[in-house]
Amino acid sequence: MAFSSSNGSEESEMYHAQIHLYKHVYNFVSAMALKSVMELGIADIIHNNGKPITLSELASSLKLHPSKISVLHRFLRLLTHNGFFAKTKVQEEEAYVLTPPSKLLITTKPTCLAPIVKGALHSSSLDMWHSSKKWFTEDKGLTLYETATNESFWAFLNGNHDSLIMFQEAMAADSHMFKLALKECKHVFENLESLVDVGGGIGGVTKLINEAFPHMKCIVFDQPQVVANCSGNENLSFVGGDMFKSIPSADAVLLKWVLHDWNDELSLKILKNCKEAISHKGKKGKVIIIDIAIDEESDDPELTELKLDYDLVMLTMFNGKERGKKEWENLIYEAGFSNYKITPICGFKSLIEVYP
Ligand SMILES: C[S@@+](CC[C@H](N)C(=O)[O-])C[C@H]1O[C@@H](n2cnc3c(N)ncnc32)[C@H](O)[C@@H]1O
Ligand SMILES: O=C1c2ccc(O)cc2O[C@@H](O)[C@@H]1c1ccc(O)cc1
Repeated sequence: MAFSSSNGSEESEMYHAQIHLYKHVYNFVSAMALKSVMELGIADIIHNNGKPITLSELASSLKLHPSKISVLHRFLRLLTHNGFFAKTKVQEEEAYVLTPPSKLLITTKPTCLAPIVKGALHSSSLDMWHSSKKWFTEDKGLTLYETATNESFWAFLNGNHDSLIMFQEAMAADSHMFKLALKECKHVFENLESLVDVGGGIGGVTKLINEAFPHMKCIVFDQPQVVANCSGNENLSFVGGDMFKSIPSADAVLLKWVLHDWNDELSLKILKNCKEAISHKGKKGKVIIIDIAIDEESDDPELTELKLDYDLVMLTMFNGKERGKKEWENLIYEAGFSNYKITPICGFKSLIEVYP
């Protein structure tokens, strides 16, 4: 938003500033309206309808109380304005269709990101923000999450089976986007006989790699409680362990959305263990990192804002961070690697090939 008005009056500048502030105060409304629409399953209803759906058809499909039809209309008005739905006419009546972002909420599609909306906007992810003043004024070396709840987010997940499942399902959902990216970066995985996906969760990414390269021996390595009920196949196995202690050997180690959960000191420890894991039998393999790389100069401001939002989420939940290109370089060289290559993938992440 431009703050200097054409006539340059102080009042006009103040009015613009006011709009800017209010808009940011109410940013949460779009997020929460999106969450409501996701919980109601509106994308599935419109998708299953097979043609544009009128408000009354949608309300009857949702079995809404008549008093809530106008409420639904107002939710859809905001989300249509924000690009989540589009409007058309069916026999002179207004009807809604899905747009590319709301198609990502269709639960029968593998590309469904509803689990991310559910997890990221769950009260267990949001409530901590009310403790930020306390966090800022203390120096106990705690995350905001720990300040608010007296436990780490990892401990919370480990003590709450439903939340652990919710988190792992969100991670697996995000991984499906990687199927598209795999077409562009197939060469990165070609000629590898084995790969270990460190912090691989319930195997979202590795299952895609296993489909594309069925002869590659793949291990999903994660905490024992995460992989306990996972089953693989001849070339896909699940191993429980601690990446801070040791990592199974392989030609390549994959780290997707792992290093941003940790500060530099702990990320270095993980990377050094990865270097050890790819240096077996005199071989020199590679580490493949999939994470965000902040690039304020080249990225458009909307993309940078998303990356900076993620940086604060990682900071507050885990004491982690999103890194810029120079920060990645420093971390990679400090861990004892000699070369690396960054390629943007999946819209807002990057694939970083790292060589000993
Ligand atoms: C943000 S998730 C990423 C999951 C997966 N790579 C993905 O992108 O879908 C981070 C993962 O690191 C795992 N993790 C945390 N601490 C770990 C440890 N000490 N050893 C192994 N895995 C760990 C978590 O259980 C979680 O599955
Ligand atoms: O999207 C989320 C995310 C993504 C990557 C990561 O390493 C950690 C994450 O934690 C939150 O920021 C957020 C999320 C939180 C809780 C949940 O059940 C799912 C996602």
